[in-house]
Amino acid sequence: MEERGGQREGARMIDTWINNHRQMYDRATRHPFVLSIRDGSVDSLSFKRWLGQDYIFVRQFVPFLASVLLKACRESEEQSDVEVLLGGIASLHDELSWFKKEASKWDVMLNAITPQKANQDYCRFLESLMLPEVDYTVAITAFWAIESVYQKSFSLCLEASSNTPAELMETCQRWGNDGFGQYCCALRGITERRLGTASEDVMMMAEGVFVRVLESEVRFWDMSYGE
Ligand SMILES: Cc1ncc(CN)c(N)n1
Repeated sequence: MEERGGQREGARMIDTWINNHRQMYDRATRHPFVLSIRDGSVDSLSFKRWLGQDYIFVRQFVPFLASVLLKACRESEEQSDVEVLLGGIASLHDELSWFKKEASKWDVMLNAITPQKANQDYCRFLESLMLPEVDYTVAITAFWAIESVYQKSFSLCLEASSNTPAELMETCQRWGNDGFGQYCCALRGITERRLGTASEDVMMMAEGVFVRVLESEVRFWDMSYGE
């Protein structure tokens, strides 16, 4: 039963973090840029800026996800964690192809784009989480938070009441769809389980990266407004 308690305790911990950081959480998951896609008022320049920067981010996300997989192989007590993470790596292959197709649709020259400061800072943060001394629990918490912010954000644009332009629907469906939602739930389940048996230090570090992800996502969305 202790294990069960662990999972429930981990779930309560995440709910507490979200409540304690509600304002930052809402700024990350209901950002004006995303709300402008949802209400159809987004201008194409902002969308193209976001698209180009996100391509650069996803390129850096690949080694980060590989590092989380390696930590899972070395530290996880649950074999199924590796299977969940492998699913994520497989979908990144398809995601990079999608970015190239979407970029050509919008005349965005992906190889001519330079990362803006918020993107550079976010990628440096991901690099720091790849270090071997960073605990698997801390890394999986960051990974779940990163994926969950996009899933919650873009699912807003798929709601019945949304006015998302047809040409942006594919982008919103990529991260807002139910399948990605279930994947984020699986990542949250892993995170809860690991938090349930984590030391006080690891719990504190995990909360720290949760907040740092929220801050990074807000700055990332802000980039769509230009430097
Ligand atoms: C900035 C950011 N955060 C999250 C995701 C979803 N992997 C993304 N593509 N870009």
